[in-house]
Amino acid sequence: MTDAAVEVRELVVQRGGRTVLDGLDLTIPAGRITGLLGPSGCGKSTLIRSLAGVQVVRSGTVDVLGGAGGSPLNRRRVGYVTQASSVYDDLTVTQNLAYFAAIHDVGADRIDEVLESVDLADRRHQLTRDLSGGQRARVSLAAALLPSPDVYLLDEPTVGLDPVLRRDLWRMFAELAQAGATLLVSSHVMDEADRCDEVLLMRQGRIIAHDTPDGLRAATGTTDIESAFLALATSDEP
Ligand SMILES: Nc1ncnc2c1ncn2[C@@H]1O[C@H](COP(=O)(O)OP(=O)(O)OP(=O)(O)O)[C@@H](O)[C@H]1O
Repeated sequence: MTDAAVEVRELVVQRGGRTVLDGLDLTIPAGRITGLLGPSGCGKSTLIRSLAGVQVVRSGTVDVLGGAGGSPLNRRRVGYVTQASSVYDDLTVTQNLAYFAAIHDVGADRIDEVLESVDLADRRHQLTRDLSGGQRARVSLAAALLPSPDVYLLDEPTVGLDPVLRRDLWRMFAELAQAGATLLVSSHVMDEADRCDEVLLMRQGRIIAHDTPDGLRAATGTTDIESAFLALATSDEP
């Protein structure tokens, strides 16, 4: 049996006076890619923020690699990439990565490795503000890759990327998982489910299904995850 990398129990989060996560229970297995899929506003970013330890939670528990979300012990072991780019616009790509490498006490040779893996080696001397949105997102991802974390929390990492780059990134995620890393990857593009080992389907602050892509299709008698989601989301409607 695969060990759990993340355990969430009865998690309740309120934002702006509204309950955004409504008593979530979930377990994310280690060494696999788990997709977090659901419509805009369902709470994906809030859940990832809770796992990263940057979200005030009202009640419940969050355990990541045996520590609370955001525990100092996890600083190098958990890589979190936000939806918005989190690198410095007025630095070059390499300067950004050198800064994050220094924070994580990682050698400069690792910068070249991560630049290759996110396909930005030819942009290394460019100012980050002159990059496209997708390229900036990949600089943020590269910064998260530097310390080779055990768990990656990736909030919509493929948004705005062309199909070739999306495919390449998913290949990289698969390689990371094969090497033993745990990945939680959010997306509102349902067809990305098939890139994942397991899928958490989320709706209105609740997990409505947690299964393999094939398991979801079989359970709902559908052929694609979008239809599976619709079947599950409307099953309790009158
Ligand atoms: N800073 C905030 N203050 C108050 N409410 C917020 C805040 N940020 C998000 N929310 C609300 O929390 C709910 C969940 O938002 P969240 O960003 O987690 O959703 P999401 O599934 O990640 O959406 P998207 O796919 O559009 O990024 C939404 O109803 C949103 O309006």
